[in-house]
Amino acid sequence: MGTVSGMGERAIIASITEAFGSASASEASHPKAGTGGADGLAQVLSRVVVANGDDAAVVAANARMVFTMDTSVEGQDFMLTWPSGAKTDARLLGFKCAAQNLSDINAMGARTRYLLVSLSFPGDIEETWPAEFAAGMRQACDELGAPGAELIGGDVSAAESVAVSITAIGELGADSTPLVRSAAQPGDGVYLAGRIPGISGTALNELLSPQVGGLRASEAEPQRALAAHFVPAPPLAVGPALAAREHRIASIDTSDGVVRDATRIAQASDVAVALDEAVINSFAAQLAESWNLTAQEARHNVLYGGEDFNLLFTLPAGAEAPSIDGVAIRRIGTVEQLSQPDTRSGTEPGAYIAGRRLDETLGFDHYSGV
Ligand SMILES: Nc1ncnc2c1ncn2[C@@H]1O[C@H](COP(=O)(O)OP(=O)(O)OP(=O)(O)O)[C@@H](O)[C@H]1O
Ligand SMILES: Cc1ncc(C[n+]2csc(CCOP(=O)(O)O)c2C)c(N)n1
Ligand SMILES: [Mg+2]
Repeated sequence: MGTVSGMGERAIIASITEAFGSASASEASHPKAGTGGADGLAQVLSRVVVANGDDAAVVAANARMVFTMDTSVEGQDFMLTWPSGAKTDARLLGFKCAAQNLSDINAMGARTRYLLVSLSFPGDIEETWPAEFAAGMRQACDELGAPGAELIGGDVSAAESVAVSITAIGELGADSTPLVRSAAQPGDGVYLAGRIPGISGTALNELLSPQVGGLRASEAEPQRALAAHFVPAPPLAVGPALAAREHRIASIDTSDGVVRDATRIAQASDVAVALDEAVINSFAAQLAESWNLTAQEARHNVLYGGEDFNLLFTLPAGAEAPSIDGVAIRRIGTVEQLSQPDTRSGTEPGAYIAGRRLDETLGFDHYSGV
């Protein structure tokens, strides 16, 4: 098979836009405002006026639009060939890079409508690589619940290694409130929607474990680790459903680990997030069982493993957690006031378990120096 070298930018871009295709059915076929259900499901308040292919795209909007971007760099955020020997194909990478942007839009309570993607890669990658990457992005949008997302622009450039930067633009429902990190108050319940935390981090550890003659799980099951890490399940129905509620709700997606992201809510809201030890232990037991970890490893990964892209949110006491088909939503703790004699939390905003402050620096940070 040939490489991208000699294809020319024009043909590469055409292969990307063709592979991403146009938005699939559900949302696109209900383009009028107000046609959605109570959670604003099919509500579409903006439209493309000048599509991909010109100097820039033009969108007409009659809504509050939500913007985010995320960059993934080979060696820092993924490897094409892992120390375990597993290989990341373009489709998997496209899926994950799209999913992490869809997750940030979800964490604000919005639905992703538009994507822009900047791709840099060496000339010797296969000519089908950019299109496969775009097909992975499309798959993430369709399977995770953003079927109306359109690719309105991007860029391609050559580089010695692969780097991806995606911008996602979402739309907030007409009667929705953005889900900010600073809205938590003492007494609120803390909830987690999505998979058991720690799955992605556990799979990452497997991918990063060097092959050593023996029987590593990553050798036996590289596909399992690749899927667990590269196919996250951000619960895209939950953010918009929460934002459509009357309640005061804080939310964040768990990209850097439960503790680090809970700490971000705690700091933005000036509160303590007290995690329920029994719930954390039960997550750890399930993770230990399915990934053959020690209890200690499992607990560490539940608390500090990154890139699960679950939704961590608060609800005022008495407010019922939403019930959404196919999504596990569990109460994992309580928001507490800082340094009150009747609570076991400390004086510093942060995440706590049984009165002990959890060290958020154990979560992921590109520049932590470890
Ligand atoms: N280079 C930058 N210039 C301007 N703002 C930035 C830059 N890098 C990050 N930010 C902003 O800093 C804020 C905090 O970033 P943080 O990493 O906590 O959140 P995030 O973008 O949700 O992370 P994640 O991608 O892990 O979900 C975000 O609002 C982000 O847009
Ligand atoms: C090779 C390799 N090394 C380390 C990691 C771990 N990692 C990278 S980015 C990130 C958090 C989210 O990033 P951001 O905050 O930029 O969205 C985590 C936990 C990885 N995936 N691959
Ligand atoms: Mg985020």
